Amino acid sequence: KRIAIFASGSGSNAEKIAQYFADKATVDITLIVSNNPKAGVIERGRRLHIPVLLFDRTTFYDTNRITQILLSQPIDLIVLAGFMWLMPSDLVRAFPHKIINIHPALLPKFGGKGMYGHFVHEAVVAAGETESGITIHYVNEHYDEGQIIYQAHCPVSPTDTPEDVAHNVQILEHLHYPRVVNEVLMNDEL
Ligand SMILES: N[C@@H]1O[C@H](COP(=O)(O)O)[C@@H](O)[C@H]1O
Repeated sequence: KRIAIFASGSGSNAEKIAQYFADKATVDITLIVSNNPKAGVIERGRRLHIPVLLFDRTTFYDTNRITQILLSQPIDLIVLAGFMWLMPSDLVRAFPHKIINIHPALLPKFGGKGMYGHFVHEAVVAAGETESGITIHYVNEHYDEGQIIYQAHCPVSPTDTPEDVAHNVQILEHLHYPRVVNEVLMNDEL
């Protein structure tokens, strides 16, 4: 099976996923795709010997180049890990039920456009939530709306700062995302 990981930022989840599958001969992280020339994931890709493709907005949205490249591999599963752009509709159509994402909160709350990174954790603390967590879901053409595959929870205490919540949520991401990617891949729907 072949996986492509999309990331716009540091890439810590991309690295955890690559490490998880490093000793699994049946699964290959074939590509890392980014839209940010300064993304930390680029250096991680180099270190892990995974080819990295950079896209600008025009090539990503005004051509079907990304869809053609992924179909030509062929990629079995597209894994979003901190990728900030909406998926082009032709890509969503070409990969039905084959694109998943992780969101650092318990959807459907604290999701949608503009709800990413520290903004999410600030909103969770500001709302006085007593718990947060992660949501892994299928991707459609709308932010954070696809069918939920898995959620994990962590408590939020009244003294927690957004940074504390971000730290606890990242522990859940690194613990569960690789395992759930593997389960989705092994799920006989694919
Ligand atoms: N969608 C969100 O973007 C962040 C990516 O972090 P990293 O994998 O680049 O460290 C994670 O918090 C993920 O839930």
